[in-house]
Amino acid sequence: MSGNTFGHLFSLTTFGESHGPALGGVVHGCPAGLHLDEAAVQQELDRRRPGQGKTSTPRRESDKVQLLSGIFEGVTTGTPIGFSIANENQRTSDYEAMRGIYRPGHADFTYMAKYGHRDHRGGGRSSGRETVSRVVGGAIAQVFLAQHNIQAQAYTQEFGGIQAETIAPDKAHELPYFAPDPSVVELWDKRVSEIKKAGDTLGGIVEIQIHGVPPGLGEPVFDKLDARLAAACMSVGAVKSVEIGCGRQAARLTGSENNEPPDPALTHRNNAGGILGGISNGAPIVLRAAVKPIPSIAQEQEVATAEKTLAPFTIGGRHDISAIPRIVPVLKAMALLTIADMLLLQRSARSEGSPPATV
Ligand SMILES: Cc1cc2nc3c(=O)[nH]c(=O)nc-3n(C[C@H](O)[C@H](O)[C@H](O)COP(=O)(O)O)c2cc1C
Ligand SMILES: C=C(O[C@@H]1CC(C(=O)O)=C[C@@H](OP(=O)(O)O)[C@H]1O)C(=O)O
Repeated sequence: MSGNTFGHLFSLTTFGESHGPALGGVVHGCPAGLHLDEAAVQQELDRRRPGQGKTSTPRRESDKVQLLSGIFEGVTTGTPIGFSIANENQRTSDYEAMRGIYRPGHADFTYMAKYGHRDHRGGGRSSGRETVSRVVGGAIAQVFLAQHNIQAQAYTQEFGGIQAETIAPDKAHELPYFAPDPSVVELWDKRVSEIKKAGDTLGGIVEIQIHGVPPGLGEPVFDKLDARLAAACMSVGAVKSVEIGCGRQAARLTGSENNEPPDPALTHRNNAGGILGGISNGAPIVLRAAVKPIPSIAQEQEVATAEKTLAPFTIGGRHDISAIPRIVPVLKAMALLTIADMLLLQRSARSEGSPPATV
């Protein structure tokens, strides 16, 4: 698989840089006959769109998607679905002074180390803006999965070290998009104001829940469902760890505390997060992604230069205070793309007419 393509049977290829003319992608493998509502795709994009909210970069983009192929009279034709999103508000002058410096925490140095030539404007392809195409791919996967009664929700579970209450998987229908609890949001807003004043940035944790996944999805060894979901989320810039179910906490449990019977009624804690042996067990799939603080801070820092020196430098321009909450729809999209792919892989794993799995 090339570095620009995600998935095997239901796949997404993306292209584009943050300061080029456009970004976009191609979805392969989406079956024919699905009603693809452009407005629903746009709704997901609007959740990620920059220029709105207290933590967001002030860069204003309309992020209007143009669907280019694979859809006729609002219905998928089974052919590749191509799409593009224009860049409308680049301010390339912000990056002129950064041609020869490598921002700490960003991918400037590693892109140079890999390619020896890079588009330094806005981080080029390493920009968080690249995630716009993933949201379109996820919205298309969402339509396909809805036919199979599979849905995903994602929300901010922790921001700037302040936790919101975790939502129980059986309460998922009450799940709001970004934040479960208005009183916690007030604390979050206060933290943003403080950190902005200090010229600093914040990270957080996003929880993703996927409901309706039948037992049996996931390949037994390398393409385990948990491995694929983790890779999908880790492929998003700024994501530093992914845990499934009770995750890291499992290391501190005893076997008797950790074990649970197959339990579609969800009376147990779902320590396994809906996956055992790399294969879904029919319980909701629950995963969490930890997101680091935005590297481009407004404080003066010591930066490495192309001349192999260190120099004090203050990064200017328009940056997010946090990738949260804009990263929430991106992570949901990556989870949906993964499940869509695993569903198609599973179809090729069983003979026609073999009985469905039951718990
Ligand atoms: C939605 C989103 C928005 C982001 N916004 C910014 C930003 O405004 N400024 C910045 O320096 N990094 C931003 N980042 C983070 C960088 O893109 C990311 O740290 C960089 O690509 C390096 O990758 P790594 O952190 O995974 O090592 C953003 C990431 C995402 C996903
Ligand atoms: C534009 C978006 O986010 C950008 C992500 C980003 C980065 O370094 O990741 C840096 C900033 O880019 P610029 O300096 O060009 O404004 C953000 O605005 C977007 O998400 O659509």
